[in-house]
Amino acid sequence: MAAPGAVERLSRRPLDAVLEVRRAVRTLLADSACAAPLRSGRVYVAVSGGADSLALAEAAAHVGRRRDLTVGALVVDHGLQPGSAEVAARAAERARNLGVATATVLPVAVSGPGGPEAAARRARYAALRDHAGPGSLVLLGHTRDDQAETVLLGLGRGSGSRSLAGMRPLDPPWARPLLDVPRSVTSAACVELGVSPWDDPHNADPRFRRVRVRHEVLPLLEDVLAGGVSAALARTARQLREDCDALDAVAADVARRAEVGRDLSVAALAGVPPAVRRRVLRTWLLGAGVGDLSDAHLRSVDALVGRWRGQGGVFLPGGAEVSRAHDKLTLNRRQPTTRGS
Ligand SMILES: Nc1ncnc2c1ncn2[C@@H]1O[C@H](COP(=O)(O)OP(=O)(O)OP(=O)(O)O)[C@@H](O)[C@H]1O
Repeated sequence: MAAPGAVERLSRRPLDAVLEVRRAVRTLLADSACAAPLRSGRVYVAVSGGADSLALAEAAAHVGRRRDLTVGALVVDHGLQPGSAEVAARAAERARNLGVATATVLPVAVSGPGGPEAAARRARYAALRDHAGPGSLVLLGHTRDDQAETVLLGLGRGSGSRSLAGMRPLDPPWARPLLDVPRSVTSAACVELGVSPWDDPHNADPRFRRVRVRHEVLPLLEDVLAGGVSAALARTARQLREDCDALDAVAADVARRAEVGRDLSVAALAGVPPAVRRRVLRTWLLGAGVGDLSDAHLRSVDALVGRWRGQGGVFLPGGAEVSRAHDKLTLNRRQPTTRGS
């Protein structure tokens, strides 16, 4: 039986896939939000050595040359496996061979909470951002399939619409030109370019939920729902993102009217739909430095808006508490207690 994507690949003319990836890069860079970073001349492509980022590196270098832009490749070495430095050096060399002007390996120290995968992601994004510097653009190789997996994983966690909206194509310094390009196209592009991508062993490890979604859940959905599922999920993400952005804009407007110094006016929230109200509360609390807010936290704070008196406050992460006094919500913070005192 032909491998998935093989028929699609056979029907392509040579270089079709390369042209499709280049087109995606050109389209995103034409967005007005890219104008300033492009003028700064600091444009990078983050390269892991996999098919997606190698195809992206070639396309970015090609489009860059046409626009007199110097594009550099950045390869992060997480140092988590023996031989990782060689893998990173090979990725940098392949990127150079594909036309980027410079290729820099960034060794990082991976530590901190949340397991090695989360810590590696944090360290990677911090290193890329620091090296690229303010006003820069860093292109990432996330594809349409990555977006579909992100949406499904979010659904499984019971996430809200913000998370189901997936990754943004443009969120400077990050740019993801391939969110509408299937992974089969980046693989085909590498074949057309004659480059052999690095196959990250993690991508086949079924202990990772994302790997099982990729290899088991999505193919099953494609089968049951008669194809086009990844494209449909990516489309859904885009629609949700537009909806979320619209709600956020309304919420920002309400927040301006509702914020009274450190407090929030309950009267200004009267008649505001719950989805907008919770966004206002989230913005207010995040702005005051309260992190790790769950939907349940926001719903509890929101319930204070509909109450009047005789109710206790709502406790939030980091020792924060929101209480209602007449027509205001007030944020208080408990003093951190010193162990043993
Ligand atoms: N070690 C790394 N160094 C630089 N960039 C990276 C690294 N790992 C991931 N990235 C960037 O993040 C994007 C998404 O990462 P992810 O881990 O989902 O992809 P991958 O399967 O490892 O590699 P690829 O997307 O290149 O096939 C990559 O396409 C690349 O742009």
